[in-house]
Amino acid sequence: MRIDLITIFPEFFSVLDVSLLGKARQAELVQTRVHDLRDYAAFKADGSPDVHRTVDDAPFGGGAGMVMKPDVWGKAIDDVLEPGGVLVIPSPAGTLFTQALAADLATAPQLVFACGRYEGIDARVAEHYAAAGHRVLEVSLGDYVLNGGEVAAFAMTEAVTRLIPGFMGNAQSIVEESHADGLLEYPSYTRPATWRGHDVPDILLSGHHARIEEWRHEQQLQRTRTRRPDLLPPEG
Ligand SMILES: COc1cccc(COC(=O)c2cn[nH]c2)c1
Repeated sequence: MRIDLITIFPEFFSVLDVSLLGKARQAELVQTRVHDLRDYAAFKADGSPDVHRTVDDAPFGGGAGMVMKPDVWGKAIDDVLEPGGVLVIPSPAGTLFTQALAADLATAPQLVFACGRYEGIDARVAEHYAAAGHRVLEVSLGDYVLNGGEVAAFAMTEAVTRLIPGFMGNAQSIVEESHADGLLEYPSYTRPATWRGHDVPDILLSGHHARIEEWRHEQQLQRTRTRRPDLLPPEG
């Protein structure tokens, strides 16, 4: 898979070289490229040089803040997005990012993350690439607002790449992790068996694997009921 990240803060993604992702990149499972949006703002619409490499402008209809220019984004995405590539726009107004969507995106040949800043990207950009036949997703990490899409893009990149076959050493741990079966993960323990007067649940020291599995599933249900009832099917 190739992952392209378009941003006005390219240095933000230099960490990609040192994270776990770095190993996957070395293994050629994932190629990542970072693109400076301002490289596509060197010339104005009329072809004259723009020394300020402007990427934003005032919103039509008024309102606070600035909107990112469609023409600049168009030049950048035209240069980067490949046939079959998915354009992902992190946004507070997006659909919720889930483990299921991560698994879906892990099968794509290319992801292009358009990292917005200010009040966002001109809405015609998403419209244009959808109309051109590309899969375009506006995706939210949750109900809060960040200053830009870079943090969200990095989180989604990690959630997706770790699901690429061959990336994680222990495939079994992926299957067992939270959300893989729609429930939250059960609590985990390791040595020492007693720590500051707190004991590990006896069942886990019993060696009864069937009972341990049953206890763990019950813990998953209990946790999901109390912390994330929204994840339970209607009959709960
Ligand atoms: C594309 O337009 C905008 C506008 C404003 C901020 C951002 C950055 O994304 C988020 O804030 C976010 C993503 N998931 N939850 C929050 C993008």
